[in-house]
Amino acid sequence: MIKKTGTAPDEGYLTISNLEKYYGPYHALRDVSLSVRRGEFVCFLGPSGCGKTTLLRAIAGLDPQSSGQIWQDGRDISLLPPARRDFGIVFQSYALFPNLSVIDNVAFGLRNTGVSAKDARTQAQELLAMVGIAEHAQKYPSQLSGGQQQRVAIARALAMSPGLLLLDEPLSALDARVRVRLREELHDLQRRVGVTSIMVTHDQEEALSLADRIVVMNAGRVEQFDTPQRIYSHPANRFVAEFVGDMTLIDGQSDGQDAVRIRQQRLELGQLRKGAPTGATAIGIRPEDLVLTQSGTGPNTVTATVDAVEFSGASAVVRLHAPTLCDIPLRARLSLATLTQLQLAEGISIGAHLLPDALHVFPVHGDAA
Ligand SMILES: Nc1ncnc2c1ncn2[C@@H]1O[C@H](COP(=O)(O)OP(=O)(O)OP(=O)(O)O)[C@@H](O)[C@H]1O
Repeated sequence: MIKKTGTAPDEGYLTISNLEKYYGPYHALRDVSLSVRRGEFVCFLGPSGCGKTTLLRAIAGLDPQSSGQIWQDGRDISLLPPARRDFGIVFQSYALFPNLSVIDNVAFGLRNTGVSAKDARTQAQELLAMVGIAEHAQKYPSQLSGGQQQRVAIARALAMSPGLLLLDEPLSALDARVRVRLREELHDLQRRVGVTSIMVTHDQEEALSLADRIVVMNAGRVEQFDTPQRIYSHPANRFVAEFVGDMTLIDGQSDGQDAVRIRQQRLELGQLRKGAPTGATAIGIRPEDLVLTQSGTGPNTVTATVDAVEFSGASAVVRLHAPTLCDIPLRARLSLATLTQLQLAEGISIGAHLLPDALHVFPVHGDAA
């Protein structure tokens, strides 16, 4: 009998409250609280060792938390063993049964719940069709490619119609092309099935393209939990700003109102950025928000020298430095058309305009405004 320890703190489908995890003296999860909505696709994103898998395993009950609570669909599952929780899981290593055919791998769980062999196989075949590998049903896992094995693992995880789908770096063992294709398929499948899903990844592109919301983690803590767009355009702090996307940070001072200063260079903040914290700050700019112009004058425009031009397919990254911005290496992302128009080459002098609404301002310690 599970002890009820109160009511779910809010209406989330999965609510995690003040979770702590220690491995001996090592503090792996620090006061983690978050709430996932029904049908949502959430990614846990962060650097290696930040606690993503530890959090996922605690949700599954595979490696229970040291303290704190987990609620799923209104039920306190904090102390339940994995078998009494309602989830399907897909591991990085697929973990298929090597001695069972593909269809029997998927039908296995159903058979264990008393579904007849015929019905289990029919349902398994439907699931295999859904993940696009119906024609491989009779093969064994060793006869499949990595991408196909991962599809079987996903079908198997969905077989019991779980309330929650947990995915632990499911795509990381695949090569880049298969990975992108399977990512798109996973996105479509999740939307079609509508199952609440949580995926661990250290690949920001994967998280940005798949998730409804992303939990950015660092050293056992949640740094930000928000939509991909918000995380990219309004990173909560310096860690998130540097971890997600590309950003150059320069030390400066903020007047707490409408401008920041980097030594003698004054930079105006746009309407969206007003009310930045006062005092020592880090000023951040993303490469797509640095606009290069022939004229090197005007507000928020500095004179810079081009160090290098790097092509990356449809766009180019120009590396440059500006004496009034402390000669810190800057990056500007341009279309090839703009690059041609500006006739950029190493060593030339150019204007660099820092878009006022795209400047990020972070206090040197603590959170952003
Ligand atoms: N069984 C364990 N015993 C001791 N320490 C552990 C154990 N499992 C994980 N840790 C530690 O807890 C921290 C978080 O590990 P976790 O596997 O959750 O990280 P992660 O964010 O998933 O990293 P990665 O992306 O590298 O898989 C790491 O420092 C790890 O060494």
